[in-house]
Amino acid sequence: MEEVQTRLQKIGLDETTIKNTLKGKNALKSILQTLDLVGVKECDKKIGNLLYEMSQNLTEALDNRRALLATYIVEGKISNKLQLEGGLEYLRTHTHLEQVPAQDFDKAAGVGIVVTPEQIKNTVAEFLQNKQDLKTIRYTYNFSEYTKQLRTLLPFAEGKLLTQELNQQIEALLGPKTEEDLKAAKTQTKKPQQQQQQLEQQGEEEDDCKFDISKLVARDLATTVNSEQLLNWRKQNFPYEVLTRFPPEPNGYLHIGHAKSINFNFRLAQHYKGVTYLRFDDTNPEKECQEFIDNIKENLRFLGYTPFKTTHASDNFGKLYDYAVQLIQKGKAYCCFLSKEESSKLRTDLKPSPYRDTQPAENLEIFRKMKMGYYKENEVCLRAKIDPTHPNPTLRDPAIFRIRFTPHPHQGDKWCIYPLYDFTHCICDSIEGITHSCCTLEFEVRRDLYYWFLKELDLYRPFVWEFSRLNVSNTVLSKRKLHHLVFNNIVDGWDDPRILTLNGLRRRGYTADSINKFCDLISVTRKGNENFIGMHVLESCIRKDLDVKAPRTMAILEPILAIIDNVAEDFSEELEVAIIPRNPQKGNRKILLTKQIYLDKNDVRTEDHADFWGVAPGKIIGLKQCGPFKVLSVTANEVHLERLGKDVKPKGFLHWLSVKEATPCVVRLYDYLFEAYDPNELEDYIKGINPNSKIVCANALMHKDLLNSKPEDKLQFERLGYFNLDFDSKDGKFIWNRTVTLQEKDKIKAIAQVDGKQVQKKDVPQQKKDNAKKEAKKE
Ligand SMILES: NC(=O)CC[C@H](N)C(=O)O
Repeated sequence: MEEVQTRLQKIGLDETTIKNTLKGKNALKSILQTLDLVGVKECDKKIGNLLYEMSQNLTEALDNRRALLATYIVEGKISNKLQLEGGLEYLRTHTHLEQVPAQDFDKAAGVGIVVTPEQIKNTVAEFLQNKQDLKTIRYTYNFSEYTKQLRTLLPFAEGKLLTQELNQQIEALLGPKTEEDLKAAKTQTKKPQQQQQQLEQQGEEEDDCKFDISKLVARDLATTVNSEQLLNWRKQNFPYEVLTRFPPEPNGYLHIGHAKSINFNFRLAQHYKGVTYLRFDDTNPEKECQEFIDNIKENLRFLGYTPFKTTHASDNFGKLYDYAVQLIQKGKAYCCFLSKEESSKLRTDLKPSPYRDTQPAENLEIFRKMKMGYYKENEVCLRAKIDPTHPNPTLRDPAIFRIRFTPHPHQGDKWCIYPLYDFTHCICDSIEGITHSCCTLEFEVRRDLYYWFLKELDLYRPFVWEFSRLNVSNTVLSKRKLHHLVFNNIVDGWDDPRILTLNGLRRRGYTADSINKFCDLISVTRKGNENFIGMHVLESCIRKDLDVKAPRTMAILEPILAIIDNVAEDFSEELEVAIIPRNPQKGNRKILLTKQIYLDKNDVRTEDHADFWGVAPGKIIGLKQCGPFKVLSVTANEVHLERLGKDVKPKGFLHWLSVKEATPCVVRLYDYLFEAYDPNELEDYIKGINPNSKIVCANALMHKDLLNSKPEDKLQFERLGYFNLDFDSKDGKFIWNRTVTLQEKDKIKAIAQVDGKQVQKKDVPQQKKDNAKKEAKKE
């Protein structure tokens, strides 16, 4: 390890980076691989850091580009982060190329471009000369739009220098801000009352938002730039400078990854006093249904976000049809009668469709007939006429409308042709005036297509920004895998508390606060492909939240009777204890100590053991809230105790319930669904399943005070963890789901604690221990 550390020091990495790298297996492997590849033993700090940055951003798909990037860095052709990002983005969108054309790559990475302060000065001056209205609008000009446009002119200039220069020149031009200017700036930020109210509802006060629009930088800003005319159109129609959307397709349940996107979109807009739409991306009626639409709305409510508006892509089907007609008229779309197999073969062979040259008039006629239901499904589709040989497959004449005789959940049977995602998404973003269209990195390859449509149709262009997709350890999040788990009954439905769907999390007992906090904590970045987070991070969020919210009480998972021999038959003592010790305002609760009580079998052994501090013959034990006891005898079904004076100090305190106050309940103990830290890395992820992920204690007991509990009530059973009352609790049946153990380290104990089955510590699978250790260390 020391040797590795020295290697990293020699390339100039700072101590924190080195420390973090040594912790992560993959991070370390990647940088060492890069260094070996280019044979670098020692180098300048700048180069070392770039090599490091590059190595951390290499996804599997880009592994074969490592040598190329490393060489460019070592040779100084790529000498800053911006260039690296440019190069990486080019490679990410061109993974299909066997050979990377040097000319294109150099352009993307800005090789050989050095932007001097002089150049920046001149470019800004020229740029401002063209802003004729600046003298009239003065300081109300759109700063972010200006810098965005400038960046396209000088993509490799350092951003800070660029904005500095811009500010200086503007001040030189307009003079310092007058009182009028300050007033104008104030009225500009004043927003309609409705929006203000909404922001208040969303709890604006806690705006420690890390979302900074200037960090959302993409490479090809040229495509994002709008003409003055389009900007004016947007300005006239939308009073919000920042408008984002959360656009799920209603074809499944939302999961924690969607929560990340929801938080990002809503908070980004809130931070800039803008608003967010919920848009159903409902273009595929075969997979969508009302159940999912309702569920998505319900989940947003649960998380505490209120969309400013709820829209449906399908409400724009008419407009989308008209835009398709426009493309046909321009000769930029054609009707294609090839079968799916035929066209996919042509696309692979980079050959054009024989229908490519059909004249607009004929295409229009066919398209009209498609809409009338004249053709069968898959007999014909409408394609964009872009470039059948394009290196980016999404640009090889993609289909944009297809025939489906399936009624639509939102539109009924109005349509038998449906637009496809790529065509729909950009146009809906545009006509809704969305300013920032944020999506996960898998959509990066589709960005060129997004802008192609908007350019051809001369529509307003939102700024597209991709972020890495969330992945959490010991679980899976892909729709396909979740589907498999649900439909093969490996879990109990979409709201099984072991999966990270929002319904599952909620049923497990996760609060909206804890989920939002988690999203905040992990933040949003564009690094790598995936944002891989240990499950312990999520768990620590709910622990912190429930620690201050959950009332304390006791339950017994597997009861065994205990009799206190040295008290009278009718003995009873009322004990008063805090409901939430950290929060005395919540008051006290009363519990009764009686001659007969229940203990948990798991705490009881007929024979003592050196490392055991529970109930065994001859031992001194403590009972929570009521002091020390001596264990007189233990049989399989009964324990005899003697109450001792308070001056004896037992090693630990056990939970218990008076026979007079105990009432039956069911307790479900959940653990990670996957034993494997990253099941996605396994050849067959199902092999990573944890066979003990759900343990049902059917004969458990709870305190009778809980008979009034309602589903979703949360509490702490002392020593056992935090619990949530399951939705299935009715007709006097109470089912408590364990949300999380009290401490990370309890997880190992928890498995050893499988009620009467007496699973010993040595039975805990080794890998699990390793994982838990790994996790505990990280925390
Ligand atoms: N651009 C995007 O954000 C993609 C949204 C798409 N409807 C999805 O649910 O994945």
